[in-house]
Amino acid sequence: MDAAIDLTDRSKALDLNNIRAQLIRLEDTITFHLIERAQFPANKTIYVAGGVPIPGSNLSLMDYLLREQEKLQSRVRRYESPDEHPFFPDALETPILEPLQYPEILHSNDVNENPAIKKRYIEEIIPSVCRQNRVDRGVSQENYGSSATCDVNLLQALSRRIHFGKFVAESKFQQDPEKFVRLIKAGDRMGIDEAITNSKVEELVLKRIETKAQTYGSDPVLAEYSNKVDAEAVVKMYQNIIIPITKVVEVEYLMQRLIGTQWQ
Ligand SMILES: O=C(O)C(=O)C[C@]1(C(=O)O)C=C[C@@H](O)C=C1
Repeated sequence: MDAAIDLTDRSKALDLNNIRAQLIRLEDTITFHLIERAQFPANKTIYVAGGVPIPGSNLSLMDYLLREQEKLQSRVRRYESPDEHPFFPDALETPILEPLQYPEILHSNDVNENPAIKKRYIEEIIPSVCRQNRVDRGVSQENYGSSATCDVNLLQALSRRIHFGKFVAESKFQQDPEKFVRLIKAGDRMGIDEAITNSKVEELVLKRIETKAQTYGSDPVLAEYSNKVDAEAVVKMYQNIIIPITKVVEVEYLMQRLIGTQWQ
């Protein structure tokens, strides 16, 4: 039940129960990374290009770390996997490992919502979970490197969670191709959005994430080390950012679903 989703097995990868189990697992990852990030102040400087001087680069410190991380991880095939999407596609290198054979699970598409994820992360998520620092330059406890390291982990987990929407969408498409073909052909994004929405599941996701943020943020022994992350902010992040962008991924994936098929 709790194993990672098997993307080499088409029927398992498109079983909605398996996909939702994976989304639930990623809630844990996201909550723990948020707890890590919330130890440090917002440190806005690390998101500004040139804010922290980097020899030979004019990227922000976070972008620099994210880009270098993606470059490195591309060498061990991270971005060959259909559930992974780079923030810096131009940085990717040829893997040093032999390619894995993934079966065709998803329809070919170029949906990548990472620019929106990163923007909302910096502008909304960070200010909602991290305390603001009054002066964030020259302070010895600035923790720029640690903060940016947490940011990379969080952005990668958020991106993975949100782009799992492609598997959800493919699974839903296969459950009722006729309905989706009609909506897609009509270019009816709102209709597609309605068709992929399951309000009951969304409610459950929000309830569960609130409990997780409260529980994982509490020390089991020492009450004074509790409230490590603002549970309300985590719920809002899911409600206003994660679920809505997951739905954008689902809709945009489906808009490309008929290209090159018998339905086109
Ligand atoms: O589980 C689904 O059916 C999804 O489409 C995923 C998700 C989510 O992001 O959690 C998104 C839309 C649905 O309304 C419910 C949940």
